Amino acid sequence: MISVNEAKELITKHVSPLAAIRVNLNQAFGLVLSEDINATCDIPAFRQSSMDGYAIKFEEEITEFTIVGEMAAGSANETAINQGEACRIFTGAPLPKGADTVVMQEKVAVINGKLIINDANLKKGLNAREKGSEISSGNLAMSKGSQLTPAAIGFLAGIGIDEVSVIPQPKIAIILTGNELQKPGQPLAFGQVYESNSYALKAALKQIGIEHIEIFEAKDELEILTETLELALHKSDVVLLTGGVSVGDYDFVIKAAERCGVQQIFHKVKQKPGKPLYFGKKEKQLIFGLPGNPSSVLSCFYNYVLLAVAFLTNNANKVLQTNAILESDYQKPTGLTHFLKGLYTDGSVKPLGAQESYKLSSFAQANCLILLEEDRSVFKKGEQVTVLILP
Ligand SMILES: Nc1nc2c(c(=O)[nH]1)N[C@H]1C(S)=C(S)[C@@H](COP(=O)(O)OP(=O)(O)OC[C@H]3O[C@@H](n4cnc5c(N)ncnc54)[C@H](O)[C@@H]3O)O[C@H]1N2
Ligand code: MOO
Repeated sequence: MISVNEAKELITKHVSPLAAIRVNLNQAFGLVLSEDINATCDIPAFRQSSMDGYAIKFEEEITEFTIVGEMAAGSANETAINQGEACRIFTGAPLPKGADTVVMQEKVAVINGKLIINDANLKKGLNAREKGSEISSGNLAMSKGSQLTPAAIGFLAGIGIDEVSVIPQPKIAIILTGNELQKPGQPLAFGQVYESNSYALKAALKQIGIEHIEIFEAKDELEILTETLELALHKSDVVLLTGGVSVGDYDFVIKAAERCGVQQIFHKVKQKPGKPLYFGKKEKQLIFGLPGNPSSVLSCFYNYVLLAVAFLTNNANKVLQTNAILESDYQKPTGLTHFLKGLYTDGSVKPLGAQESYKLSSFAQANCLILLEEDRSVFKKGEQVTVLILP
């Protein structure tokens, strides 16, 4: 069995970014750029007013101007003014030729077609945005590796870009194993359990922006599971299996993966929950065998699947790890790293009850996982522990 850190290192070593694709900017939110983007024109594309007022050619001594025309935003007529002349202008409109300054309309009086300026702070260039002052043609707008936040998308649209090359989100298949599973909403026969893993996983994937999710169900039979895994591998970048990864007579995930030509990277991690976790690779596709207990599934998702997706998408958007002060004593045997469901507030963390891996009630209240190291047993109130903040 390997340690938690060894498992994470193996994921880091074996996962590389997906091939880039070109998408419309409207499809690019949250993705990472796989190209440098240079501006193809100056922005603003012309000298532009930032206020409603009057455009003038600034002269130290002159405070009275003759109004000769008007420029509104979108105005296409290229007018010009001379010394001593002013042009009515509105925010976003091009300055007329010869103008270099805009006086706010609050700082003037207009008497008989004459503009009288009363602005002690007026200086040359005031309220005029220079051509290319946001970015000039040919200059780097955003570099490869940047994440496309709403502001980044707006910025690129604002410089005229409508298509970008990005690393896509992976396509995910979830395979549910287990003859005992029953859909929520249906009556529960003796021996059945409600299927909850696909619900939790779908929500967790949606939370990180993954939309392409396909669910498969497989009975506990090696042939059926092998066929299902084969199909899922054809259709996705990552396959998440839940259940069937332990040592029981009906646990066929390891054998089915072998039959599908998946290379095992690791099986079993010194951790609780999620000890029988499996990770394998077939060419560039990733296969996670998540131990079936609902809390093990989510704990492994946040610790390992999220990490793998971060590498696949070239995105640093991983689970945030930080330190916190433990609010109560906690004891565990040595030998396994424990991930406790916890509540993190203002630098302190409280372990919740119901830590067993078949229970989700405390996970449903938790906002973090508390990492208690493998080789330690006694954790005292007031000491510093590592926590993984959940997305
Ligand atoms: N002899 C041993 N037995 C077990 C060991 C071991 O080391 N030696 N490890 C235990 C640990 S730890 C875990 S975790 C489980 C993991 O087992 P599997 O991955 O094979 O999972 P299953 O046996 O198929 O299911 C476990 C549990 O989860 C329920 N389940 C499964 N799928 C779903 C679902 N989609 N929604 C809700 N609940 C689900 C299933 O009914 C079982 O109750 O193995 C231990 N055994
Ligand atoms: O590792 Mo299992 O998930 O503790 O029950």
